[in-house]
Amino acid sequence: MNRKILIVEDEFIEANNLERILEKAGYAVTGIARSVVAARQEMEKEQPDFVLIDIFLNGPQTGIDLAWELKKRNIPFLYLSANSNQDTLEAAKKTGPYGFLVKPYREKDVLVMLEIAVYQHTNGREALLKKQRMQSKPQMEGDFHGIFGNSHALKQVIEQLEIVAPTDTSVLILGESGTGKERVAEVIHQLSNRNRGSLVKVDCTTLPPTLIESILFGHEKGAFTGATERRTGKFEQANGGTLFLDEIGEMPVDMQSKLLRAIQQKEIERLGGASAIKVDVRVIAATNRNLELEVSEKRFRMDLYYRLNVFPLPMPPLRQREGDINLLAIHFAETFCRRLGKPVKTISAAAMQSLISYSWPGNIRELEHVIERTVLLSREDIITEFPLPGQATSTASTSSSTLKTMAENEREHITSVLKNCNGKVSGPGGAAEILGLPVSTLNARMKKLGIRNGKFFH
Ligand SMILES: Nc1ncnc2c1ncn2[C@@H]1O[C@H](COP(=O)(O)OP(=O)(O)OP(=O)(O)O)[C@@H](O)[C@H]1O
Repeated sequence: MNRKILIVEDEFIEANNLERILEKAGYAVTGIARSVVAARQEMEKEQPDFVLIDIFLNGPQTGIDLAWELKKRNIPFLYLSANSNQDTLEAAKKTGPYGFLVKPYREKDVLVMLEIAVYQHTNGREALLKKQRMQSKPQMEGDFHGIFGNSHALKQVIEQLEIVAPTDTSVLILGESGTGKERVAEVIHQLSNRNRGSLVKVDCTTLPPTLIESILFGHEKGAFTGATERRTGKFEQANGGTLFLDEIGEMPVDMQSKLLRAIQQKEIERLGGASAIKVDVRVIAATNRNLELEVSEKRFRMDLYYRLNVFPLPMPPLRQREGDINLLAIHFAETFCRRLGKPVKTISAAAMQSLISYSWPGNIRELEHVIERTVLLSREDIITEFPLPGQATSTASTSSSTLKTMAENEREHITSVLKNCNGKVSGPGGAAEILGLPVSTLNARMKKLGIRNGKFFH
């Protein structure tokens, strides 16, 4: 069935261009309206299935005014606008659009966003939510490719993830630290048809400023002092696969334009290289910052933000994932018991309640650490208490009732694992294995946290 689309846009060339894109893709454009008044008339005449709205139009009313009317009438819409200051974005968001694309956009971005929006609308966001509520009898499996959880908030994430994974669209995963952003990126890659290629991860917080360009784009031999060998960059390594840019908000502004160019033109130049190299890479980025705020304060380029934000995927904090703390706690307890070769432990109702009542500022990562540490130290078959900040506990070295920082928690946790392993970091039964970390990562964390291992040797 040809979907009927109304374009509400006052720029003649823009509107015609959009009409051409849509018709080529098989949509039927019912008309082009240049003002809210004209849009109303078009809607009476043609009853469009979908409306694409620019924000600033001819006449006193804006696209946002029109959006409120569409929302009331349950007609789905997307914004396509050149205006993207914080206030406009906030106002637009409140109207519940199916998407927001900033000009200039690529043809493909409009079509993918429209396809996703049509899918979501025809499957009925509300109907889907209702269906999920009806299925709310506890399903202990709650495991979607290693993403554990049964909460309504997580199911919404999974639903979005399933829609976007098989496309080539850029995804921007948003959320507090430890909410599972990296895990989600892995699953998107796994479920995409790029899964035979590599998922190459770049943690933007650890990129040394002078080497960023070389790390991302590579360099030729002799490109700079110390460049004794040719090196391929992350973009080339991800060719045919996915590039995961973690903590993208940390990327220095001067690198952002180079990054944007590489993503948009799908080609890179190695430092000291003479020609451009084509790369076929899907980009997934993640951040725990409010990028809209970063854009408004000029710390993040707006064009890059919109290039990455084609499909935003917000990760809910653990405290908003009702029901998941329970499920994750059991999952982690089983995992660590297995890893440590201990019989599976159960968690008492009171101990579970203490986990549920806690606010988890460090989200799943913090929960994982707490359970791991408890499993490691407990000798009973049942866990009756957890060392949570702000709670008196009998577990060694956590009797402080003051709130600890994440770093303090992490230092204590690694220290206790090291003690248990008599200082053994690598190899079977070593701390790295128990913590599920590569040895190099554990060494780096120990260095950063000032943990000297020598003191654990006897
Ligand atoms: N749904 C989940 N089920 C089970 N384990 C999970 C889930 N989500 C995350 N984890 C685990 O929690 C830890 C933190 O997740 P992850 O590293 O993906 O978070 P993040 O949001 O990327 O964190 P940061 O912002 O600090 O990089 C990891 O050990 C991950 O394996």
